[in-house]
Amino acid sequence: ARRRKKTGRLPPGPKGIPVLGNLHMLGKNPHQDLHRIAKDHGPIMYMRFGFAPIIVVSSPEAAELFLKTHDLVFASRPPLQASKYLSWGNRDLVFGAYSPYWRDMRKLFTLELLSANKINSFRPMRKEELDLFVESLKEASRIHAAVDLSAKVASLAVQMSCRMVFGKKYDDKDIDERGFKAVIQEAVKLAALPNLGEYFPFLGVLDLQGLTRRMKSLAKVFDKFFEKVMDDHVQAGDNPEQVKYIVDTMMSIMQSGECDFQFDRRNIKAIMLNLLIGATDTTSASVEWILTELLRNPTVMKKLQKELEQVVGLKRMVEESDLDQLEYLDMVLKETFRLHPSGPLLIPHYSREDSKVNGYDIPKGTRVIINAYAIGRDPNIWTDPEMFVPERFIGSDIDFKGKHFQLIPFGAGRRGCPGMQMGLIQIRLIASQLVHCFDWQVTNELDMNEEFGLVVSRVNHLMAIPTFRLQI
Ligand code: HEM
Repeated sequence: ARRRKKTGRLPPGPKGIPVLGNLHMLGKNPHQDLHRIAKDHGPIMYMRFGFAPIIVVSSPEAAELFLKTHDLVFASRPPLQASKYLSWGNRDLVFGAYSPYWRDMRKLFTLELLSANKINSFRPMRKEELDLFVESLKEASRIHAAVDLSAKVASLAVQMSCRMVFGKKYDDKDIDERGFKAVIQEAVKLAALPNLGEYFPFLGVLDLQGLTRRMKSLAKVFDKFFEKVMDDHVQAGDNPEQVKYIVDTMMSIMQSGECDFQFDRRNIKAIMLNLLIGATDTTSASVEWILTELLRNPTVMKKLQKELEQVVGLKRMVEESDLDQLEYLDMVLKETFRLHPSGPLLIPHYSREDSKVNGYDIPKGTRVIINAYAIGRDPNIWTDPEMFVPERFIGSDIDFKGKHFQLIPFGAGRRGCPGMQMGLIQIRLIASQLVHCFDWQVTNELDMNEEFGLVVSRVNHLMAIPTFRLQI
């Protein structure tokens, strides 16, 4: 009875079993499992993973309570193993607990690293990379060869991120024999896999899954490479003509000594990793899902190509300045984010103090999982939620920028994605270019199997034959 008093009135949830709690209820795709379980227990659901208390949020109204009304209470992150080993001593932004340091870093991100001016200054770089990408697809078009679109888009996203962060291209072998894409994906995977050490503190030291070992070795790989990037920067010296890439900006902040908080090479390494991980997989997974849905829905594809013909015309490629006029593209994007938010469970939040939400008592130290995937498929909000119908957004003011809790692929509030503008430009640019420059013929079965991670991508790669359609 004493214990009950202490925990107060918790939200409803499925009964757990001893020790494991509810962990046994999760399979390979936790976002889908949690969606199903919430149908029986409601939009604010209590569970336990091992000894860790969890709240799962599955409706727009509930998401608004956690990300807006009580945002300040839930603006922290749980202590994740991944962040312990991959944050150079808790210096990162993504997994860092809510603290004065986190606030300073967040300010640095929005004002210096990802400001509208900065994003614009990378425009020529994006164009160069995109031109190369389209050239290689034209080559496939000439010989009528199928391309692995998933792999192609992923490596384009890697190139763009690398150039944005490091200021120049590095060879795959500069980081590791596995190459950038594989190394980044390993980091994303390690961050998302349920790590038993987090839920059963006494298991932590045993590292039964071997995750800690993998993280430590990955941390070494990144550390060595980032040191090289910074050394290269020092050697090259400042070039006033050149665009200031992220590494340049951060090195000058460090050298100026004018930062309000201690800022050294460790901070720079932590941020580089955040940006690399934040910008790469999210972009490529989103483009991959857009193309998947367009190929499954040929009338939507035709309609989008028609819009591109009208706005851009068949005599040239899409330019960034065209993007704002592409209204149908915007609806396609929303519809894709609704069904396939690239981070279906966002990134876990964590309560900083005891609180009362919707009449429930939520103790300090509770993990909060926002199921954006479930919200996007909620039949109380969306008619025919499983169908891909971009037209549902005609005349609707719903967008995905964190004000409408029906659609929150970027989260919302204090912890919402600071890279949204950057991500949107890349996604809209790559997706529209693929659709504008080519017709596509699918060569494998278009299944919709999802591979869970912090970012959810297709299990099976998207294979298709491009046919160049511009008249240039
Ligand atoms: C399709 C593109 C993207 C999507 C869907 C996306 C989604 C998200 C989501 C869901 C979160 C967590 C929100 C929460 O916890 O409530 C997040 C956080 C974050 N994203 Fe993105 N993101 C994208 C692109 C980017 C890009 C391009 C960057 C950087 C260049 C970036 C950097 C970050 C960072 C640093 C955080 C952590 C913020 C914090 O904890 O304070 N993201 N993103």
